[in-house]
Amino acid sequence: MSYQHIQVPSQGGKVIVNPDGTLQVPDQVVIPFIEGDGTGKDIMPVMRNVVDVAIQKAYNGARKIHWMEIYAGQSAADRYGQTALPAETVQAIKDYVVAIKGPLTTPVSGGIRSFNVALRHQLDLYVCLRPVRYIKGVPSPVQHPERVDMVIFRENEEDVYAGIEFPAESDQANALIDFLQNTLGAQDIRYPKTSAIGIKTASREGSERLIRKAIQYAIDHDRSSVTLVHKGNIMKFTEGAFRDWGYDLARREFGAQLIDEGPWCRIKNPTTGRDIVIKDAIADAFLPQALLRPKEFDVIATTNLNGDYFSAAVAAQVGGTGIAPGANLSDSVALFEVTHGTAPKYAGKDYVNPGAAILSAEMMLRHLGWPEAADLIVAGIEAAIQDKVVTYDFARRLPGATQVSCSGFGQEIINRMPT
Ligand SMILES: NC(=O)C1=CN([C@@H]2O[C@H](COP(=O)(O)OP(=O)(O)OC[C@H]3O[C@@H](n4cnc5c(N)ncnc54)[C@H](OP(=O)(O)O)[C@@H]3O)[C@@H](O)[C@H]2O)C=CC1
Ligand SMILES: O=C(O)CCC(=O)C(=O)O
Ligand SMILES: [Mg+2]
Repeated sequence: MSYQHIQVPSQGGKVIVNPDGTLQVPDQVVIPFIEGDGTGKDIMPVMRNVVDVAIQKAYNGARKIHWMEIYAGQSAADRYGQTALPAETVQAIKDYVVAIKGPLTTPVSGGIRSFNVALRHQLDLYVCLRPVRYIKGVPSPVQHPERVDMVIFRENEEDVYAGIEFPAESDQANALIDFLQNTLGAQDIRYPKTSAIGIKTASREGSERLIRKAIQYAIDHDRSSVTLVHKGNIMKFTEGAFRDWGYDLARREFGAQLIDEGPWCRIKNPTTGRDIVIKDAIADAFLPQALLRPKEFDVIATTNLNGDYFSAAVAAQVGGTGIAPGANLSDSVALFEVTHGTAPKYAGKDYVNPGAAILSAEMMLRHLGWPEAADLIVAGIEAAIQDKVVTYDFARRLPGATQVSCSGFGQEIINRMPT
């Protein structure tokens, strides 16, 4: 396979997906990465360095990642002209199956649509998986951050997030408003002459496949509940249907039994025999409860926009998005990705926390079946934080901390990896 601008490393092979969905991972593996815009250029080299050292320490040279840079955002515009999400970038992720990316800039209001969202759509990465858990010693605004241990499954392709919208006073918006009012009888558009229109989609197939993954994750990881979070009292046929499809799926495919009169239900974990409760919460009740009684939430399954907000808000209880990792998953491809954005005011200053990128890579190592290297990374991060050697975001809330740079934090993690 040859590409226009992507240089394939001279050594290393591809991850291959077996017919049963498991992965064959060569010991010398090529992993594509997108550096990202803004602070992506600060955090991603630090992430690669930490990962390389962890793999070297864990496998003593028997395993190695051969990094292959692929381009999106500014790095693509520099090489491919106007095409900031080149087709060969998407193709390379398909070809190599497992990849990792830094954040990419999306302007507000006009301008280009999100390349982050475009990658999710073009690769059918329908699960956005964002685990939120406490690392001992991280400064937190809450009294018991150790009670936070949630795994958010966010639907990644539908909802208003898909960006089907038309500007106010455009021909398209006018035509749609006319259709809504005169054909469908929608009488509640407050200012029809000056309204922009956005479309919210929610499908049964899209909701079910996301909720199926969340329930299966709860079974595989012996978790105690899956909460379907929605705003179904107001958006009945989109958010409300997400909830109903979730309960139907739990009963139909996982044999869930109603608790009392329902709709809450429970599944017996076939491996551990423990109960997994399937329940739901309305979004504006979920957020304060997640803050006040986080132990009540374990695995969360939710719609796209909700999941975007929740994953950032819940992360704030355990240190903020600077340390919040994530993954975008299809049935075959995995694209690991930080939860935060490009933080442009800090770009190029070797300043921000590389923790989110490093923990995204830690998730990637587990996905590849290299848990020993992942464990070394976690041990290094935990030790650096407990020694209060941290980047600015933690230092400003941690009395007695020693503040280090982005690359400095990477080095402190490496220094503390067990031998
Ligand atoms: N998946 C992606 O690629 C994403 C891309 N984006 C894009 O990023 C751009 C900027 O978005 P913006 O809304 O400013 O959000 P950002 O997440 O980029 O930044 C918001 C704030 O979060 C904190 N923060 C972000 N990254 C770190 C880090 N690594 N370490 C410590 N703190 C951090 C900083 O807080 P403080 O000021 O308190 O120091 C920062 O000012 C936009 O174009 C947006 O579309 C946004 C989210 C995801
Ligand atoms: O695509 C973007 O610019 C923002 C995406 C985002 O905030 C997210 O997925 O969490
Ligand atoms: Mg976000």
